[in-house]
Amino acid sequence: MQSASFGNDLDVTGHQPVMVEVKKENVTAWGDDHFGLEYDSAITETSINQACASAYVPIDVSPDVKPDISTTFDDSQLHSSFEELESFSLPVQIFQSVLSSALCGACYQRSVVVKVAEQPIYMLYTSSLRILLSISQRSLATTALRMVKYLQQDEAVNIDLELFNQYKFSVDQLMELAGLSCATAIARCYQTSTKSGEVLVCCGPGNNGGDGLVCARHLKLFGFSPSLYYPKKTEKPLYDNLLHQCISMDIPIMEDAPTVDVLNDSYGLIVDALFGFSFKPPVRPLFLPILDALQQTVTPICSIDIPSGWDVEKGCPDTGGINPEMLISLTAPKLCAQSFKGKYHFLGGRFVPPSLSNKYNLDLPNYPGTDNCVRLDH
Ligand SMILES: NC(=O)C1=CN([C@@H]2O[C@H](COP(=O)(O)OP(=O)(O)OC[C@H]3O[C@@H](n4cnc5c(N)ncnc54)[C@H](OP(=O)(O)O)[C@@H]3O)[C@@H](O)[C@H]2O)[C@@H](O)CC1
Ligand SMILES: [K+]
Repeated sequence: MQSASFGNDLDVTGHQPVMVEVKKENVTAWGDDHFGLEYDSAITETSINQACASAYVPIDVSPDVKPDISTTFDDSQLHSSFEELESFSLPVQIFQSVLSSALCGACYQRSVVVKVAEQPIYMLYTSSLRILLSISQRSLATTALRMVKYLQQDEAVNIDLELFNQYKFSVDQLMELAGLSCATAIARCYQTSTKSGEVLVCCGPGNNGGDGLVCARHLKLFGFSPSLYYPKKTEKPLYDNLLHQCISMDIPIMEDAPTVDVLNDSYGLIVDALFGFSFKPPVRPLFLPILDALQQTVTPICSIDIPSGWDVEKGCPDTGGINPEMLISLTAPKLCAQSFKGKYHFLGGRFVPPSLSNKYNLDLPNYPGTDNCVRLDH
């Protein structure tokens, strides 16, 4: 992190910008099938680069070329860009998406200027494939990312009901989108080729479990080797069909609760789709062995929507409680997500109509481009 001025030519606002340089050594590839790049949060000190975490630039990065601000971002470029975008005044909460989209679009434009809440944010992209960002107020970005609303349990239930009753979505539709977004987020964080490709998906009896069944199927299509643990099958056509699809795709089903040793030795990742926002503690006996094993395992856990066994609002119980490495909140994070301390927090379930989002003041971050999941700051 360095402070720098763009020089007199760019000093149109009187702000002394802070410049963040994204360095090659801090950029990691997403995976074989992605030509994109992910910016590791380790490179950053502030949320500004967290905002980049879900952005990717569909090109390679040259390690050698030092960007030259004065030649790549001259006065005429600034003014044409600035005038073009001057009326483009954005609510702070959509900053993340703007930043991401601008980065993605940056290979076609040499410079982008975005105003957020009347504060200009300069973004500069050099043809030497290095990226520089500068913002006039770093705190704005931090605020933007913290504005996502955390839902109470009854709000999550009510939104769910409205989606079905007022908006006439079917469960199958939303579950497919939710499960697909979970598989996508997982594929962004874990490799298929190593042990993490062996994934145990633990499914509960409700819709959270249904998300898990969908996720398992998509993980298989993405090149992972998922297995299922599904101790309380729900006798409904939706679940019968989802299970049938998994079986038809040669996804094995484990009958007995796995021991900690099995979790540690045989799997690189565990997907926790046991309970979602309708969970009411305490955990009933059938699920105690698996939750016990999940508490003790060293294999990373990815929880869908809620870390199972956690109170939907209060978070991890005082004793016990699983400690997921990844959390994929669906629709909007629930209050318990505020105490999530793991490495990756994603938002998935990109299906909320804007009118519903407005009604509940969800302040959802915009998803970059056509992505179905977005990484959140935490
Ligand atoms: N619109 C959205 O946002 C969308 C949400 N989606 C997903 O739906 C999830 C919510 O699903 P949900 O409402 O079906 O409930 P969920 O949390 O899976 O669990 C209920 C089951 O668990 C059981 N159970 C409860 N407590 C228990 C205990 N202590 N110990 C043992 N069992 C217990 C309970 O049993 P019951 O009390 O009925 O006997 C019931 O069978 C949500 O988190 C998200 O993942 C997406 O699919 C699509 C769109
Ligand atoms: K869960």
